[in-house]
Amino acid sequence: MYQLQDYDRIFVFTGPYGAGRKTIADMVGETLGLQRVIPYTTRPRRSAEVDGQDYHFISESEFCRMHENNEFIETLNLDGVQHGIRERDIEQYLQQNGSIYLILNHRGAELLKNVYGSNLIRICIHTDEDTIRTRQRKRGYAEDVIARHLLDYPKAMAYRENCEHSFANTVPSHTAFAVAETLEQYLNRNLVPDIQ
Ligand SMILES: Nc1ncnc2c1ncn2[C@@H]1O[C@H](COP(=O)(O)OP(=O)(O)OP(=O)(O)O)[C@@H](O)[C@H]1O
Ligand SMILES: Nc1nc2c(ncn2[C@@H]2O[C@H](COP(=O)(O)O)[C@@H](O)[C@H]2O)c(=O)[nH]1
Repeated sequence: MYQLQDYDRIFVFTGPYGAGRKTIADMVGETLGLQRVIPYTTRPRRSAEVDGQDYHFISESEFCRMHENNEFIETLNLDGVQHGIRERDIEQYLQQNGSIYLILNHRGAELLKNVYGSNLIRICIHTDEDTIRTRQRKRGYAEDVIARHLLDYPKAMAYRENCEHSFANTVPSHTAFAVAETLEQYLNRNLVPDIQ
């Protein structure tokens, strides 16, 4: 089993569905050179998604097999679709990169916080319900799907109090800049070259 190092950093982007967590997380991840832990899912791939990049798209039976093998540290059933994070991926990515990020709902964030303690930093990305509704409609989501996602809104917002950091997602570039500036402080990087 991987021995967690003091300098390992696990950034978890959480908050309400549709608030822009993935958008901001990926912008920050690219800016800071963080590696994203890709979840496994049984839902069909959307046209713009790439297997192994957005998700590992797997069958129900493969998901069950991995679940029975205790490969997942955490799973989520959303709208009848199974999502899961493989523990070995977290360990491998930490070993390779030292700093990783995930996008999880509040339950997943809490569960992983209990496992990884102070190595894990939770960032809540949020906005108001009307803005989420508008963005999801623009994305082509059906009204019943939007309504189901918003059922979790109060709990996701309440969890903001537990997070180490919280940001309102207004303009993506502004939000990503503010988040990156904050997270940079957690990274143990010697950016100033030694002058002999
Ligand atoms: N600040 C913003 N202003 C306008 N649109 C945004 C902003 N941030 C994200 N979006 C858009 O909102 C939609 C949801 O964003 P995103 O997928 O990042 O959210 P999420 O919280 O990860 O939700 P989900 O789990 O539903 O994907 C996307 O279409 C994205 O382009
Ligand atoms: N707690 C977990 N949350 C997960 C996991 N994989 C994905 N997710 C979250 O669910 C939504 C799914 O939305 P979709 O539009 O991509 O279907 C996603 O935004 C993540 O926040 C997981 O393994 N555990």
